[in-house]
Amino acid sequence: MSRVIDEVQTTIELADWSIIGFVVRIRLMLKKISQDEISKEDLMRNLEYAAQVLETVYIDETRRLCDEEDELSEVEPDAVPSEVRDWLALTFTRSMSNIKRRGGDKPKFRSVAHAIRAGIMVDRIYRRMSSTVGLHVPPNVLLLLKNLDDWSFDVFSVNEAGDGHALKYVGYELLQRYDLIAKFKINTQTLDGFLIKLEQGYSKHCNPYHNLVHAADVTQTTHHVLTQSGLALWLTDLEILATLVAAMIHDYEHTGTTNNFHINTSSEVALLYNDRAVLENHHVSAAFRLMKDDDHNILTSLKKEEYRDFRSLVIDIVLATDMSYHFQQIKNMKNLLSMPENIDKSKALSLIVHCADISHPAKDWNLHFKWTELLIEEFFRQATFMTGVLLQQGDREAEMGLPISPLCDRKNTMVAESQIGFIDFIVDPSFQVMGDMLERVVTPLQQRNTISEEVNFERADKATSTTSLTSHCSTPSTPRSPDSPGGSSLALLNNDVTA
Ligand SMILES: Nc1nc2c(ncn2[C@@H]2O[C@@H]3COP(=O)(O)O[C@H]3[C@H]2O)c(=O)[nH]1
Ligand SMILES: [Mg+2]
Ligand SMILES: [Zn+2]
Repeated sequence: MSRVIDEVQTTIELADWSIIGFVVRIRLMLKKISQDEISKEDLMRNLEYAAQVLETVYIDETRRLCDEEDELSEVEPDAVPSEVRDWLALTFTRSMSNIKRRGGDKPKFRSVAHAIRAGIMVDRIYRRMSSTVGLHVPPNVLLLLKNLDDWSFDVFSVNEAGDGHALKYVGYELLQRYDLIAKFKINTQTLDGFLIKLEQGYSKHCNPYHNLVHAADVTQTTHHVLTQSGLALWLTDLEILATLVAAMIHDYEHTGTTNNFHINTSSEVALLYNDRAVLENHHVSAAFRLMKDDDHNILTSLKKEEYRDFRSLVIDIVLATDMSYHFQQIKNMKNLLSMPENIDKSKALSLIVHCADISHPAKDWNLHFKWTELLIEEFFRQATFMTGVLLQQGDREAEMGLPISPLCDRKNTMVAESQIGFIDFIVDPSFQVMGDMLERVVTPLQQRNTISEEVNFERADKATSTTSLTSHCSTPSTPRSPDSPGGSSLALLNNDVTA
């Protein structure tokens, strides 16, 4: 009998000191037993009650510990110095903080492990909170962002619902989905500031086409290709971050005029960049200048080499959006594909962003029609760098005695014919080559995965089977790479790239 009561006492002590009333009752019983003042019925009734209370406490406690177990399973208590262990045990375990330790007893390993886990959980919660504070996404925008993986995602609706902030919401949502905000410890307020500044830069010249909606569109399309093809599996987190940021900034502070216009008018930027990839050099240079500013620097956690690699990839991708490089780029990629060597990542990613940049003719008719109207409108009107006066590029060219650029002459433009030419000679061949490139890169990954899955299947190793995807994105369509840190299965790969 006394052994049972002892056990009950011990369990209560470990379970929860707040059930003090219950303990008083047990103590009373103990006293009565020692004085032979308790009947067998009374004792049984009290023990029954005690069992019920303990059951409830046990279930609650186990559930709490299991939750922590799931959340914090990778913590290694041994890696923590004993002083820190003590402090954590005192600060974060319920039992250790409320119950005085018996004379010089060391905290039990389990308690310390839970304490450390709790400490890490608090840190994670804090980090999660600090990275979500400051960016409110309106509910109707959230609803539209559910379609973010779609080929014909309606970016115009997001812009409308988001009060003209399509780039901010799409950019933020994508970085969040790939978990890049946490991985690169990006402060949300800095990210918010950076995205707002990008939007302001895109709005500087009030362009009908080259504005923040186009930037959001190209970023979302890039994401679609990366994930739906499975190419994201081939990339590191840093490469994904660089590709998405490159897409976001690829037309930053676009003047609404072509490179040729800049060159022909000897504009400031044409002089600065010696007539080579004039606008593209400006987009990438101005964006990096922006990121040097503390309030907009989303790259603070990058190590020196990481920053160097990131910068190099972003520069490559943005400079490759220069349309005068288009035929060379396609030819280079075709050559690469005809050789057995591995495909260069920078070239592959540049081609994807370039294709995303000219992708609207491959999307739903309504979207394509809208983009075409906006582009034609932009070709017709122009705010110049030189005078700041709002004039049409074609009109201004005529006024300056320059040859009028193709498509900029209001009187002579044949929209349908020129669009067919653009689709047949530019868009279609680009997508063909991108499809070949994706197949070349993704197929070996798929094959490798099939083999490893067969091995897994033979071993009946369910833990790493096809259903246990650790994803770069939270969506099921976005598996992650075994080559990248924490990568896993490739089973959900498909080649549904260009719709
Ligand atoms: N003619 C034509 N050009 C386009 C169309 N869509 C995009 N472009 C061009 O392709 C370029 C890709 O890079 P930019 O976005 O800087 O500028 C874009 C336009 O100049 C289109 O539908 N028709
Ligand atoms: Mg451009
Ligand atoms: Zn563009």
